[in-house]
Amino acid sequence: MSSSASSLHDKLNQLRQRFIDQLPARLQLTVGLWQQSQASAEAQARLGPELHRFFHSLKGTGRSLGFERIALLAEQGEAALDGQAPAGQVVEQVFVHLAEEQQRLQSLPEQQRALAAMTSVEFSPKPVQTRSKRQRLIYLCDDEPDQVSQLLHHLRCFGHEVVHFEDTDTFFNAVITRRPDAIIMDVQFPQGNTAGTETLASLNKLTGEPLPSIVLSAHGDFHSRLSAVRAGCNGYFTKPVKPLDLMLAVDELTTPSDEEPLRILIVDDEPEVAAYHALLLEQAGMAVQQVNHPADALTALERFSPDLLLVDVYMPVCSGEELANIIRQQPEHVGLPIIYLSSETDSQKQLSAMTAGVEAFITKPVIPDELVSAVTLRAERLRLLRSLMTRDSMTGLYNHSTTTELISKALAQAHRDNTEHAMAMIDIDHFKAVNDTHGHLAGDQVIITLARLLKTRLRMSDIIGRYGGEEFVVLLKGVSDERACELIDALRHDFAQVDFHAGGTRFRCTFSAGISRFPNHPSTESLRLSADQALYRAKHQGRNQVVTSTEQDDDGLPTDCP
Ligand SMILES: Nc1nc2c(ncn2[C@@H]2O[C@H](COP(=O)(O)OP(=O)(O)OP(=O)(O)O)[C@@H](O)[C@H]2O)c(=O)[nH]1
Repeated sequence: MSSSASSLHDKLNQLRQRFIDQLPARLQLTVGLWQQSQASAEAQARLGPELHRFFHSLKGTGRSLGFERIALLAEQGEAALDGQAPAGQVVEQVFVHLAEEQQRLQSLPEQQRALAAMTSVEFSPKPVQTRSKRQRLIYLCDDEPDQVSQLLHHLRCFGHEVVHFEDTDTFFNAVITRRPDAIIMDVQFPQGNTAGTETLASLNKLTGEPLPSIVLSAHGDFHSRLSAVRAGCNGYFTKPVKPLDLMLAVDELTTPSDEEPLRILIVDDEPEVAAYHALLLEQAGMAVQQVNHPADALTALERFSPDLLLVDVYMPVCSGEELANIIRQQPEHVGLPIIYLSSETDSQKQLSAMTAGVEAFITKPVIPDELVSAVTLRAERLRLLRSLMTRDSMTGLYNHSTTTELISKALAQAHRDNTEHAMAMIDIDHFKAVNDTHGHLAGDQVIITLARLLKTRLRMSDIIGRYGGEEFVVLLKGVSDERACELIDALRHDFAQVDFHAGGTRFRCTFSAGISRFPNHPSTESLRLSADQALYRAKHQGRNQVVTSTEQDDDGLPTDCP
């Protein structure tokens, strides 16, 4: 079993243990209620729902945690209360059997309990998707000095760590020692015309796990391409290679999804069941928050902003259906996917529950993989919709309104935390001339490249937005304006070294930037205005430079970046 799977089982066993430990107290309480309920018809009517709830939730939790006998006994108790059997005798027997079962489980050695858990709850362990850094480790294996220096330059401009190898043997040994995120491999070496692809093929055979790789070849014929495909390569470039195209292909191949883990809110009055479902979803890489009281759901929705809500149908105070209706009354949550969880197997009742605009109904005990895929499918759909509304389609950066909104939120937080931030307004120089000379498509390529450069070089926590046509805004969190100036100036320098190609000509572009500082400018608007003034000055002074707006110069006299 993998370590993540074993840690899931460890956590699951802790949940099971807690459930068994707490069962005697719950039983004692319920037996007390039962005895009170026997005193009169009025007491029976008053306490009946609570007794019913006890059996119902015991059935659900017992089944979810793999205690099938407890679940069956609870089911008998529930049926007796529903009038399907002579209640008195059955319920009392159920209490006795439950107590016996609890004692039996408690007396089992820990390992045996763990074993029982493993057979009752099966799942496919999935790798936890951790957000990786945007900078990637690239191995470049090529013995042509001119090409190598060009490629190294471009790859490093985009912040990648690049290790260069001149021969396939050293490269081979390096991959075995430290796996890169991607490989760029020349095909031809002194020892053979296909030595590069052969090396990749033997590596893949040895490791059993092909690494993302791109091949550079002097030949574009069918057989050369076939040898690359057979070596498991993902890309094929014929020489002379345009470094920017290759760079973008590497980026495409290695950039991890930008997305935060899917955020799931679970509302279930049974803490163990909620914790169990949370464990399964967390194991699949999702961020999960649990709420045990329906009344807390609205606050949690506000604070956690989930991509999906998983609601237990049967809860005291308010049913899952009622909660779904309350949520749907609020315009901002109308599109939020809701999945019901219930031990209800009657399809008519399921259908009626679905009328509250609920997306799906999952029966407890859940099959872990089914739960994960049902949640993933629906939460990702909402993510996609949200992304269409908040992102610029050409660059994938935040659009104007979302950028402003996110910056305002970040500033409100910074006010509370007393932290400093810096804002940079970035504008491509003479962009109209780029379009006019090289065409609109080449212009788009420049915009996309700058967006990618910003994304790969800045931190994931920074807010990066496309503000207008060729204008970008960045909120660099927790950095001084001096540091922001250094960072943006390094980007400016590297962007100016990128070669663009259009219609047989090669050209380069530059940008100008203005920096302002929070809290000197406490609102989004004043921060933007100040950065804009500094940008104006950068343009005015000849472009291709970064100017920062300092405190004493805020009256319109920003200073140049050193
Ligand atoms: N290719 C392309 N061009 C765009 C896009 N959005 C805006 N533009 C063009 O960007 C140009 C911006 O030009 P200006 O604002 O005059 O400024 P500039 O030529 O960059 O000059 P300075 O900013 O003064 O250095 C306009 O010609 C717009 O048509 C886009 O998405 N793609």
